Amino acid sequence: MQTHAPSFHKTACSTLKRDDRLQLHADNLTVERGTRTVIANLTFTANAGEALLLTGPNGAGKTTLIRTVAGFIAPVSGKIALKGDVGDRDIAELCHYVGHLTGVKANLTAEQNLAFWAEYLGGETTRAMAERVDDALDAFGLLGLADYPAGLLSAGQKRRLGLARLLVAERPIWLLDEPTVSLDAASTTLLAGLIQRHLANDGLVIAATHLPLGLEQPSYLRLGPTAPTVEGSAQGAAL
Ligand SMILES: Nc1ncnc2c1ncn2[C@@H]1O[C@H](COP(=O)(O)OP(=O)(O)OP(=O)(O)O)[C@@H](O)[C@H]1O
Repeated sequence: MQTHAPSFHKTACSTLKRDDRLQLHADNLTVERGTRTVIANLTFTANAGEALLLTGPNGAGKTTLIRTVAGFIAPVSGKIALKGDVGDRDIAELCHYVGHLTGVKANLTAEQNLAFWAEYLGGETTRAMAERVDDALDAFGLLGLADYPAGLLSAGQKRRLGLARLLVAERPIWLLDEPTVSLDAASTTLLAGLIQRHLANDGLVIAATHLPLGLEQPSYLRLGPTAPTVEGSAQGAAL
């Protein structure tokens, strides 16, 4: 996969014209899993600086929607478009996806795991890879476990390691599927702070969650067996 450091992060927010700011627009999305239509005719917009939280009961389609936005599932109809200062990069090059499975490689140490992600996702950056890895370990309280085999970490430590990849490569779109699962209260607060910082830097976050993440003024898109609750610019139905 070709990777680039997004120019988004190299440009001071205040110098970005309104039209240059990142926007993700999903238009009339219909998505099937197996033989079932899980999402039907869903339209929504997510903007730079905003967190859109996907809520709804088990099976409502939150993971399906996040994986569709990430490009892992092709919608049956409808499309997802990016606007703003993204050049010719597609969403795969602009997003971090942290899913249910932490993506942690058990036979590598915590540090090696992040070095892998830094190299895989990295592209150009103003900071050396080792520095990014150390800073990410530090931010998630994992410096003392840097040389520990990741397979031996606790569930919450593994989750923190999976999330630490958000910090080893700068990408404007964070797609997070139940990011607080297994996290203790302190780690949940820490994650909320990192998300707020990302939003303040004109990042865009879409997160599936059953719990409030402790964010300031998120937008909500509730998926469910009936038409989703519309807040802001979302409309359509998840079946
Ligand atoms: N690979 C698959 N093949 C067929 N059906 C699937 C597949 N993955 C998910 N589904 C179905 O799609 C529907 C939506 O699942 P999804 O995982 O998106 O829900 P969710 O809202 O994230 O649920 P939860 O809150 O339990 O995580 C469910 O009915 C599920 O059974």
